[in-house]
Amino acid sequence: MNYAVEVNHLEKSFADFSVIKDVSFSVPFGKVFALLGTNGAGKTTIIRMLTTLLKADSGQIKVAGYDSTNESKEVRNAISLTGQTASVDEILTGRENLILIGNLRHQNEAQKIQELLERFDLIDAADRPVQTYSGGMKRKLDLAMSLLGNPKILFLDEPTTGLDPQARATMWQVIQEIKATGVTIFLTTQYLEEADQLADQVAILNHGKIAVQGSLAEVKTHLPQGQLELTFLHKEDLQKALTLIGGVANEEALTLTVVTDNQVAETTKLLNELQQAQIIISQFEQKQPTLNDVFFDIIEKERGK
Ligand SMILES: Nc1ncnc2c1ncn2[C@@H]1O[C@H](COP(=O)(O)OP(=O)(O)OP(=O)(O)O)[C@@H](O)[C@H]1O
Repeated sequence: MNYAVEVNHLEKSFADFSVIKDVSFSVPFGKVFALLGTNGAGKTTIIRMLTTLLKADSGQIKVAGYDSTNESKEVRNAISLTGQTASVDEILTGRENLILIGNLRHQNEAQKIQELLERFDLIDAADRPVQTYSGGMKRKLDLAMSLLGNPKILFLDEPTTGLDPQARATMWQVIQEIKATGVTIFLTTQYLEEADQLADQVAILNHGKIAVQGSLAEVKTHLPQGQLELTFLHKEDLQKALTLIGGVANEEALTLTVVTDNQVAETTKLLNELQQAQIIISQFEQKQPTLNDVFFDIIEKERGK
């Protein structure tokens, strides 16, 4: 299979500080891949190597089928990179920024620029200096600029860091729209929610190594336990249920959360026990482990080593 990004046994040290240790992964064309990790895990270092800005010490990187060392020019023609801070010119207007990048990319079609401004909902602000834009608008403009060269693969290094929840939600929508056009997206993030919202595939980077990778569903099975959340109408029922089956009670919300193996048989058994003891529940919900649970589980296990 021909992958958009293929990394094998990648290693990188700064002086004698080993940052990336034997990292391998691959990203199919047209998918969104999220590289997750805490501060300093090595995400930006990996993105810089993938986008030819930094040389690896050893290992192989192929981007859009090209070798990043011997065919770096071809790699650069196939990709676009948007960094953690928007690289827009504050003095120029949004439209002027797009024209500037269009000139550099030999893609200066007024029509295409107009389309991008419309698509990113920047038409009303298009002819205002960028210094009057909000943080979210600057990020959107930056993303629009990176699409001018029609990249096959878009690298986004922490695209929503520092944005408020509303601007973050807008960015997620924009990224989904870009994905729908067939562009492969490689993003790094510290936000598990972001990976949950956007990614088809994730890899969790911890201390320079991939701790777990796969589809979201696969990564979640790393933590096989599920949770059953029961809600009661009366505090007495909650207390009786707590005595009978254990779990974590929330008296204010009148809920009891019980860890299960996520199988129907165990859930049915628990519900039967409650019914036989004449404990009334108003509702129940089987909850899947979140990416958050997986992430912290991995980090805790590593710490315990
Ligand atoms: N040029 C450099 N020289 C020395 N150390 C570096 C260099 N670049 C990165 N590092 C170190 O490598 C480690 C990984 O940094 P990197 O920026 O890749 O992490 P990150 O996962 O992107 O973190 P963040 O989420 O904070 O951006 C850090 O400890 C950082 O200090």
